[in-house]
Amino acid sequence: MSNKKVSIIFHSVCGNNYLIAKNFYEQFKNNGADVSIYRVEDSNFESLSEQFPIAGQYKDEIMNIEVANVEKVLDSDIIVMGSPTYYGNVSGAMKSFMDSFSPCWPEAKLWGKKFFAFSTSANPEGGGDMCLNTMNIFAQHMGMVSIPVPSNLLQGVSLPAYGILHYVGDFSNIRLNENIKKAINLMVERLLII
Ligand SMILES: Cc1cc2nc3c(=O)[nH]c(=O)nc-3n(C[C@H](O)[C@H](O)[C@H](O)COP(=O)(O)O)c2cc1C
Repeated sequence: MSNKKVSIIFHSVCGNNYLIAKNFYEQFKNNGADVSIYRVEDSNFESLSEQFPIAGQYKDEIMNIEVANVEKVLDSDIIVMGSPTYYGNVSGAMKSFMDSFSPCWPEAKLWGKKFFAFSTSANPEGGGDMCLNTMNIFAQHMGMVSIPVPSNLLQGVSLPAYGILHYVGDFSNIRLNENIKKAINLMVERLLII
């Protein structure tokens, strides 16, 4: 069992990053952590969801999740952050949330916290690893310690060192497979022991 305080923050329109965040949440909870899950505010949700029919599937569940702000996550031991890959980067909604940490920077209020990133992209060529790195670089600027995915996390399955990455296809409708779920479970165990 763990007494670690964990905050999971995600942006999701089509539900995939929400599902990854939810798997992280449940696994941290199973391991006894004091875990909270938050979504970031997204002014483009309605217009983006018109482009992707799948967006309706988890819309209500996503909207029922508490909106993140800096104060809510400041006392976390571990911050897990997930964004869809938009143009080889984080989404605008996640970037706005990251920018809202600016007042924390002068005093390095997040220094030494553990940080882990996850993302989804349409396919392996879509720049998901750059999206993961944008989040890791944000974490480093805040003084957090980015935790990599160990090369032997899941035998026979290759994952980027930069975080968990799931490919959702052109319609964003390919949901998490068992390997991604296993990787999340194993990563939670690693995050709680270091
Ligand atoms: C504005 C926009 C830009 C996107 N850019 C990329 C991209 O550069 N590479 C890629 O693989 N997928 C891209 N996609 C697809 C998204 O990565 C995909 O919709 C997302 O991972 C689904 O996550 P979600 O289900 O949590 O919303 C883009 C989608 C949108 C709406």
